[in-house]
Amino acid sequence: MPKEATTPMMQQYYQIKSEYPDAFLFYRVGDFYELYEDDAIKGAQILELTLTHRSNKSANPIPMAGVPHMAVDSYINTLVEKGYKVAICEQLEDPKKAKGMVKRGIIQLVTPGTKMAQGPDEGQESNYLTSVAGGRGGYGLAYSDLSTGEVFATTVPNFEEVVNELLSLRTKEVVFAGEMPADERETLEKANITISQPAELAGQHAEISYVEQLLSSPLEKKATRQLVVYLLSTQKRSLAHLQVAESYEVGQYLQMSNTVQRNLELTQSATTGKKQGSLFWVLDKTHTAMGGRLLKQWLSRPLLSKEKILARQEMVQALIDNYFTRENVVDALKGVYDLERLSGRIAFGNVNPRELLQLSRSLNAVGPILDALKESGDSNLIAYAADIDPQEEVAADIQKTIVDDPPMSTKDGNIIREGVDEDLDKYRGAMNGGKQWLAQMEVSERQKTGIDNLKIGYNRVFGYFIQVSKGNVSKVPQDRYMRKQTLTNAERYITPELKEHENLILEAESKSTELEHDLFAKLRDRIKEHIPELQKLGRQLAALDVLVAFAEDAEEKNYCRPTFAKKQEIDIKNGRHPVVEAVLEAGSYIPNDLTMDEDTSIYLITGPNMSGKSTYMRQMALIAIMAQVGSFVPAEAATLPIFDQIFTRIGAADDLYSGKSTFMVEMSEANDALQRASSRSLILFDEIGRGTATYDGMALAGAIIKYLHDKVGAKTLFATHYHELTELEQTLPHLKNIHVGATQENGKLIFLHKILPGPADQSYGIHVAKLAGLPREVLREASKMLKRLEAEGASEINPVSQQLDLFAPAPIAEPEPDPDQEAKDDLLDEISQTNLNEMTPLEVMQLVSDWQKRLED
Ligand SMILES: Nc1ncnc2c1ncn2[C@@H]1O[C@H](COP(=O)(O)OP(=O)(O)OP(=O)(O)O)[C@@H](O)[C@H]1O
Repeated sequence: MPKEATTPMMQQYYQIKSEYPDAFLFYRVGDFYELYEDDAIKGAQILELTLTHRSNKSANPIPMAGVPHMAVDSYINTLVEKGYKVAICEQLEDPKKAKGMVKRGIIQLVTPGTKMAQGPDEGQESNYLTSVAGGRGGYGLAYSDLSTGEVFATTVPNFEEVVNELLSLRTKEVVFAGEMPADERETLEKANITISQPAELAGQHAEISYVEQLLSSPLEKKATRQLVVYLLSTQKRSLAHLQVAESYEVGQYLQMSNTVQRNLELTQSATTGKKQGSLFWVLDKTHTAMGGRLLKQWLSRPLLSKEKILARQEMVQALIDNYFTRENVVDALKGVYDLERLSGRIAFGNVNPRELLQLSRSLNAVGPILDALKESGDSNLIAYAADIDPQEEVAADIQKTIVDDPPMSTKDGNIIREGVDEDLDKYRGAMNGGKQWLAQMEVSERQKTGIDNLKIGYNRVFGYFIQVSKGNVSKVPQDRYMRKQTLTNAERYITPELKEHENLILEAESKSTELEHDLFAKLRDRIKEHIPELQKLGRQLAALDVLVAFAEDAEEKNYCRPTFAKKQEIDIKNGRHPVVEAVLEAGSYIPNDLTMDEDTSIYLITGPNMSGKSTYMRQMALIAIMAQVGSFVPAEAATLPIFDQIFTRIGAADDLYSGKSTFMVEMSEANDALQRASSRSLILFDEIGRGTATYDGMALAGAIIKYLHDKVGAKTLFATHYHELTELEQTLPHLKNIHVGATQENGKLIFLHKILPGPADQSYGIHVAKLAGLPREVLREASKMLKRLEAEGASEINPVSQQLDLFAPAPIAEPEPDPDQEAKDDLLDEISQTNLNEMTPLEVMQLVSDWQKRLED
């Protein structure tokens, strides 16, 4: 509670602060925002501000820190980036006109999930605020990027999936009421996701019914309402740019968990977290920020509908075939600004005159795009153009109203063209007339006084003045001039006549800037009416931008158009890894085929370390993903099934968020695949079992392979160093061995990076260690030990084959009879033979309880 609410201002402060206990309160005082008490202490530390005190005289001075209002954005940004919230408290009336205490109030609560992009670097980033509502049937999820107003909604069955979605979306803030399971809460906190309570809001709000109009699921509606209410109550203004929520089913897209997306480095490198090194980096030839964001979205949600994929492919093909059309479209797209975010700023009320000009220029670029598409003669391109409305009236309205080179600010005038408004022209006439009068006065005063360097000037404090240099002061007519200010080299004077004209000029000026401000706001409101159309146009241009990028990629990087097989078969001719290819010297990537007929589900891949096993596996997944987003793929030819899900266990990329051990992560990822994959899925398993003792690991790997083979049937690439597993080919008909070739020349290992049939003949580990430069002594010792082990392995029973025999049809030895086991087997028989249909629920309960007793005995 307030230590010292002695002054009315501090009383007001404490009152407001009590409503925002979990936010930094930026309290506007004149040209500064001030922070007090704990906010000041903590804020000073984080923002590197000087900590001072209010009213030092008191025994308990209040800690205080301040930031200039001009620079406030960057301070707010820093705090919000760190996961804090900032409540901006403004003076709500002109302090000069206020009677008593200036009225203040919170105009916006900036939170991690509602922070809007600042710099141009953030153009390709989306910042999603996600709202989660639980209920019968799982969880409704709704999320929105406030800067673009897009809203999506979906339903997931359990909280684990909620977390997966939150991580995939890279949400910074989640709005959730109720108890969150402790594990999940911890995961979110580790991922730096702010958890916020839902807000409350009185009154009717058109945004809510508008956004939720197409939703049918009660859970999604609940989540969406909670989302919109939170946005309205933090932003404290109408949000006309919020779009109608688009509901989707997670199963509508190729499903990949957040970990899979990270492992495959779809939008960011797993090691650096940057764009460079990702698939997005290779494919992103988009020319607008909207296109970049959409491409990212597409990559994390590849399609399942063949029809939709083919529609995108058709467009890409058309844009490849019509080179000049594409060039013209690209030229025009370069002039298109971020329509989605401009629409957001218009709705938000913080758009500036220059941005409105950017909008009109963007709209002017649409005409040439449509012309280019229509002139191509291609039916797909023509159809695409036919659906686009270039919003010419909006462009015309802006150009008619705003001058060619307006300032950023709406407060200083010079925004509105001549001829737009009669009153404005009148005020401007008066201002110009007044200024001409001043110029004449300057000339005539020089003549009258004989002072050649007499000047008329202006400053904010004294208004207009006559300036005379020190040397000429004796010539000043004392009866007419009144001295106002003394400078080192000059004196400044005023006359009644001058002040009279000053009043006229200043009045005209202030009226004119006020009017310009109004006219600008009116223009903004007129455009606001068109926001849904502008947003639609933005989406259409973004999609075109991505499709053009795909066409450029295809042509430049020699990608081919994949076809989709009805059966579960893969036939890739000379496939390449798009990212590895891009970083290697041109032409040095060795392409590889991947042919898997309907009857083969597992490729067991062996080969030395560093030979290219991981690359080959990832290549498969990336080609599948590219194909399902509608892009062409890095291969000479490719026929693919449409995969429903992708699972991976690749390398040793630890789960950064969960805090689980490497082996635990490995097993949970394997489990995920075993439990959820279907025969239409793709699984990449790289060295499963490596994280534990050899035999343990090998046994697990073997068992997993057998399960996948017998029960799942998903297309699986399984790389392993357990050479012994290659024997499985003899017992598992749907499994085939392949290996990555390597040869030795003069004791040196040469990687061929070529996939060949059959198992690898040896494992070359020591050679790779040599490449890595390990001391010769270690290498010699390892070679000796290897020889010894190999010799022993040949003479004794090979424990590995023993392990593998666990999966062989017949056991090697009769096990000893075990009375316990026999009792259990009896019980199992009984369970399987019980006919539930003939029993009442009570009887079933009785029976189960009997079984439990027998088990305990
Ligand atoms: N097809 C290829 N053509 C050219 N270079 C390749 C090819 N495949 C892989 N490489 C190169 O070899 C390096 C190692 O490949 P990769 O990581 O796939 O090997 P690996 O067999 O999985 O190794 P490990 O078993 O140690 O994980 C890659 O970084 C890449 O530079």
